[in-house]
Amino acid sequence: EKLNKNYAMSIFDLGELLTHSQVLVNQLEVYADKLQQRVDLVDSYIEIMKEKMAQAERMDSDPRLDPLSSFPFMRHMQSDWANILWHLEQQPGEAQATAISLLHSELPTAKDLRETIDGLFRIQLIYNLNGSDMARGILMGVQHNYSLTAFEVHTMAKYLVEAEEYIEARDWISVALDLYQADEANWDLYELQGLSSDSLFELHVEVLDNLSADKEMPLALMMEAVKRHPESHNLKRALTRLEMSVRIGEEPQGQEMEDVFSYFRCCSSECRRGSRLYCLYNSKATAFLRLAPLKMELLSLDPYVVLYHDVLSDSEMLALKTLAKGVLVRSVTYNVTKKEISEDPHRTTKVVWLDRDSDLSNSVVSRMEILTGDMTSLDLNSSEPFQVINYGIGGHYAQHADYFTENGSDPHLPDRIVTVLFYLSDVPLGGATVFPLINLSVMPKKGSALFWYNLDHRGHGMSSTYHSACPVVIGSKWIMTKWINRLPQLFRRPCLREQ
Ligand SMILES: O=C(O)CCC(=O)C(=O)O
Ligand SMILES: [Fe+2]
Repeated sequence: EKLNKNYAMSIFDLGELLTHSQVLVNQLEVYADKLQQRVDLVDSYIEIMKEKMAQAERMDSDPRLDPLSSFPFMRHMQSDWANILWHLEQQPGEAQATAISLLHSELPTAKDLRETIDGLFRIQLIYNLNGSDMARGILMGVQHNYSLTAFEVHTMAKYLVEAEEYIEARDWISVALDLYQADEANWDLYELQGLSSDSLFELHVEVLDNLSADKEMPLALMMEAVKRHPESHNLKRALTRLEMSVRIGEEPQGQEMEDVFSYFRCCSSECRRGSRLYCLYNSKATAFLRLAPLKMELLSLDPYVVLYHDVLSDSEMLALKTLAKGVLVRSVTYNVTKKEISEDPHRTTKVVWLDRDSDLSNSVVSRMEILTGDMTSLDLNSSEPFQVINYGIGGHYAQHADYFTENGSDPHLPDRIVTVLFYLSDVPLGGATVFPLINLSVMPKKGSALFWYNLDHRGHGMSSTYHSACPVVIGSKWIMTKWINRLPQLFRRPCLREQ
C-alpha cells in the first residue's frame, strides 16, 4: 500500500528521496553486473564450442586420430547444451525487481508530482516569471544550474491545460515544441517515454483554441501539423474538432483571475512602511535583558510589529532543526465552513510540534521559552507549544490571520494575542513574510525573530495583521512559531479603557 509521504511539502524531507534513489541505482548496478557476468559466460561458452567443433572437424578428416578424442566432443554435445539452456531460461534481475518493488510504497505519488507542479506554477504567478526562462533555469534574471527537457516542459504544459490555465500553458507548450525540435537526437527516447511530436502539436492547438476567438491561427497550425504527420489519427481527430468549433462559433473560455495576487502583494517587490521607525536595544522588558539587551527594530506601531535581530545562535537553530528530523508531518488548517481540520493547498509546509512535556526537558526548548518570555514580556503559561516548520516546493502560506476571535466574540475564550516567528534559515530567493494591509514585507534572516500583536486592547482580532508567507523560490525555509494565549496576560497587558 502506498504511504503518503507528501514530498512536495518539505524541502528537507526531499533528502529521503535521495536515499531511495541511491538504493535504486545500487540495484541497477547489481543487475548490470549480473548481465555482464552472463555475457562473459556466454562468450566463453562460444569459445569452447568453437574449439570443440574444430576438433570434431579434424577428427573427420584425419584418419590417424585417436578414437579417444571423440569422447570430449560427445560429452560436450550430450551435456553442455543442457547447461546453456538452463542459463538462458534463468531470469536475471529477479532479486533486484523484488528489492525495487519493496521501495515502491516510499516513492512519490501522482499527487506529489501534481503538488510539485503547483508549487512551480505558484512561483511563476506570484513572482511574474515567464515559462521559457523558468524552463531554462533563469529565475529573476539569475541563471541556475538546471534546465528542463522537452519531456518535462510538456508535462508542465499538459498539467496547466488540465487546470485551464491557458495563458501560461501557451508559454510552456511553445518552449516544449522548441526544445523538441532542437533535440532530434533524442526523439526515439521521447517516443519511449510517451512523448511524440503530434501530442505536442495537439496540446499547442488546444491551448491556442482556448485562448483566441479567432480560430484561423490554430486551424492553420493544425493543418500544417496534419500535413507533417499524415499517419497520426489523433491529429486528424483534433483537426475535425477544431473545424467543427469554427463552424459553431464557440466562445473561448474567459480567464478569471482569482484575487490571490493582492494576498501576495509585497512578495515580488519589498514593501516598507514609510521610513523605518527606529531601532533600539531592549534592556527593559525583564531583568535578564539588563545584562543582555536585544537588538530590536520597530516595524509598525499599530498593529505593533517588531523584529529582533540575532536572537538565536547557529547551534541553537541546528538543535531545533534536528528535533524535527524524521518527524515532520504535513501541516493542516482548520476549515471554518467545514468545521474540520484538513490538508490545505494554501499552506504547503511540514511541521513538528515540540511537545511541552517531553521537550521542555530539552535544554534548547526551555531556552526558547525563556527567550520568548523576555522578548514579549508575556506569560507563556497555557500557550501553544513551539512549532518547527519547513516549507516545501514553492512552499507558502496564503493570507490568514493567526487569531480566531472576530469583533464582538467572547473575550474570555482563549485566543492568540501574540505571534512570535523565529527564522531558522536564510532564504536566498522568495519566502518573505508579508502584511499586505500595512504595506510591510519582512525577509527571513536566520537568527532573527518577528513578533506582533494579533489582538487589540479589547481582545478583538485586528484584520490589519493579515499576513502571508510568500512562496519560497530558492533554498529551504525553516521557521519556528509560538502562538501566545491571551488569558494569562491579565496583569501583564491590562485592558485600556476604550477611547
Ligand atoms: O512563514 C511565515 O513567514 C509566516 C508563517 C505564519 O504565518 C504562520 O505559521 O502562522
Ligand atoms: Fe500566521
